[in-house]
Amino acid sequence: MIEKKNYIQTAKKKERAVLAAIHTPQQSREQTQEYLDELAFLAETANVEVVKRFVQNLQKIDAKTFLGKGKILEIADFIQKNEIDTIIFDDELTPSQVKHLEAILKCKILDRSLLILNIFAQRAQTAQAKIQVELAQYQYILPRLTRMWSHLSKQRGGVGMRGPGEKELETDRRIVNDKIALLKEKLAHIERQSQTRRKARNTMVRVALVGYTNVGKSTLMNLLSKSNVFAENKLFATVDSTVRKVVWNRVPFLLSDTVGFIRKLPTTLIECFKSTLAEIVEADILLHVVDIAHPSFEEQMQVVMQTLAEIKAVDKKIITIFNKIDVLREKIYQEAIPDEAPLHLQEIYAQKKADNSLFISATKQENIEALRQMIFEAVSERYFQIYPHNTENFLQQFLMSHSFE
Ligand SMILES: Nc1nc2c(ncn2[C@@H]2O[C@H](COP(=O)(O)OP(=O)(O)OP(=O)(O)O)[C@@H](O)[C@H]2O)c(=O)[nH]1
Ligand SMILES: [Mg+2]
Repeated sequence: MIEKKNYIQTAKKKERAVLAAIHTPQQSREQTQEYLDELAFLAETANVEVVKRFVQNLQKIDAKTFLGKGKILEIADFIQKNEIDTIIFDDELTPSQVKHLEAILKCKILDRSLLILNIFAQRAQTAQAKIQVELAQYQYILPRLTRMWSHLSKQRGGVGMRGPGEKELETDRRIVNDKIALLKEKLAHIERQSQTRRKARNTMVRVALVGYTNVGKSTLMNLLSKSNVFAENKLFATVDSTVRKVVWNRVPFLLSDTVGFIRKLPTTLIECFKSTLAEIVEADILLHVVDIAHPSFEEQMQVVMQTLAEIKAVDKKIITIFNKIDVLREKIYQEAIPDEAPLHLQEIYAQKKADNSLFISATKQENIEALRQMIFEAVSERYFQIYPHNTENFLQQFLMSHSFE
């Protein structure tokens, strides 16, 4: 009984972690800091306390231990003295690097991918999302089984374990492969059902909110469709898709909110989330939401565009929504250039306006009417194509309309 009680207490205790990243000739110091900020945010989302960050200047990654020897020993010392449970690396480690690091650091070793997978597992709500995450986890494990086995064999003494060890490794691989096959089958079944559902909606104009994580997609979804989707200041608040029917001036369309993108999103995860991402792939219009106040918003935009290209969803109308204009204004103000602030914003605004974009604040509800107008025009254009016979009626409605419901 006592043991059980202890176990629960330990489980409730917040995990303490250190972060590790490198600064190479290809990656500037500022970039590394930003990546680490994001990694810390990810850790916080997973309910892990970040105690310290370690950065090493490296010309080249150490094939064996990722970081250099001296740095590793410094970290090992810190881990031992400060009761650290976990070290999280910003980059993906090879199975053999994990093995070497484990031997020296003697704590749990995570990389960004595994951390993201953990968050997804915590957040997944629907059966589909849960299966997708489980599938991604097994696919992550598969190439790393060797390490897990060698870890086990060490515990058992290791001597003379080679034969049975390899045999058991094969068994483990088979179990994991069977599990992957089963999960894929389950997903295919769910996908067939969703496809039927999506086909039934094929006659509707479809609009999808896309963007980097934490930019305000769900907040906008709630604003535009009067729904109540979970939104909060954490990464990956949303990992499932939500679709709502919206009717503006009697023109109906479907609006969907879905999982956000992130730098270095594990490819297995993208692959596994294909069905969730289908909402994006099959949409007619994409609303690319950007957090304009984020220091690396441009890089985030690139990541989104790259991911869209990866899932083959770029050949559609894209409206770029620069959100959190209130935060940007505040930042510019704090940097003590208040006079230039509006000018600066207007300048960017004028530049961007030409190519289907808009500056808004979803929480302060700034420029929302203009956004609705822009979305409405895009939806209407598409609606024309689907229902050409409605043109007259529709045009009339369109011209007479000034406000939206
Ligand atoms: N100040 C400010 N905060 C905003 C604005 N829009 C959204 N937020 C906040 O940003 C945070 C993230 O918003 P979400 O709507 O959850 O973002 P998301 O893109 O759905 O995020 P994920 O689902 O995690 O990918 C929340 O705390 C929002 O309240 C805005 O215009 N201004
Ligand atoms: Mg969301």
